Amino acid sequence: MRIDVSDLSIALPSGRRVVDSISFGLGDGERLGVIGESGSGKSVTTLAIMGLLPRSLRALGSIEVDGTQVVGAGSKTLRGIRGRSVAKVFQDPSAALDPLMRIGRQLEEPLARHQGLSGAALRDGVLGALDEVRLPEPERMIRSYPFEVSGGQRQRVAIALALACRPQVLIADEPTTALDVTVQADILALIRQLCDDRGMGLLFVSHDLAVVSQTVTRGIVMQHGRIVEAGPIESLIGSPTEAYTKRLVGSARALDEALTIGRLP
Ligand SMILES: Nc1ncnc2c1ncn2[C@@H]1O[C@H](COP(=O)(O)OP(=O)(O)OP(=O)(O)O)[C@@H](O)[C@H]1O
Repeated sequence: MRIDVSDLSIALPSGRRVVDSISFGLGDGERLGVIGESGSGKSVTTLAIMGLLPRSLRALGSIEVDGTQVVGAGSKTLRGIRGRSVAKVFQDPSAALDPLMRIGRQLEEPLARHQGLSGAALRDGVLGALDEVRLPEPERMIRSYPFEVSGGQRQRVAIALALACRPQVLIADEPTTALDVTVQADILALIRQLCDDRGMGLLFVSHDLAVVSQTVTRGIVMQHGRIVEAGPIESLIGSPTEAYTKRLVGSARALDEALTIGRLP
């Protein structure tokens, strides 16, 4: 399955463009990073791909998901795309979870709807989903409310929830930013593994080049709503050509070195 974004702009009612004429493609099973500082337009781009832009923002141009045009599509078409073709994991896992519903129940809903499971098969499906995201003590997890598990475990549940629809592409928007460093590394490893196991594509959004470099093979760098550089991730990091990318690489290195020698600049 492919995603093809072509000449996409996203405009405010005033006409100001927060995304300005960007084009990129995501091939079948490919892992692409969308990199850029806060406000560069990364999140609104992923929202547009899922047809989830708020009313105040308007998309212009073309977004084809598996051959279906998303820009201007009706709610029925969009429902078909969301979940089945593309699912999203957010920075804050709590956003994806219902705080008042036990984790097991939350996983049952998409498994029943998308995979037609019920009864014992549904229970096995929930256990399988928790196992796939390497959550220990599945019986306890099923009975827990989101606030009763750790932040890293909550993000694993949110990933399981996204995967329950069997998406062909996972959109992960800063999925580790809210987690501490060791948990971050575990979640990144999990996402990579799941993509490999399922042949699933990944659109990975992050301001953090170090994180992106561990996760994707190709990247696009966004600044002020435009793509300023694109290419294989090793060349973006090893030999960036644009001043903005150089600056991002420089600050990632400075932070890395400061952390290695145990003090921030
Ligand atoms: N609902 C909205 N209404 C108006 N402007 C918006 C809305 N959502 C986002 N914007 C604007 O669009 C621009 C891009 O925002 P976006 O959230 O995509 O940036 P980002 O690169 O994802 O940043 P961050 O990493 O902080 O999430 C910003 O200038 C933002 O203020």
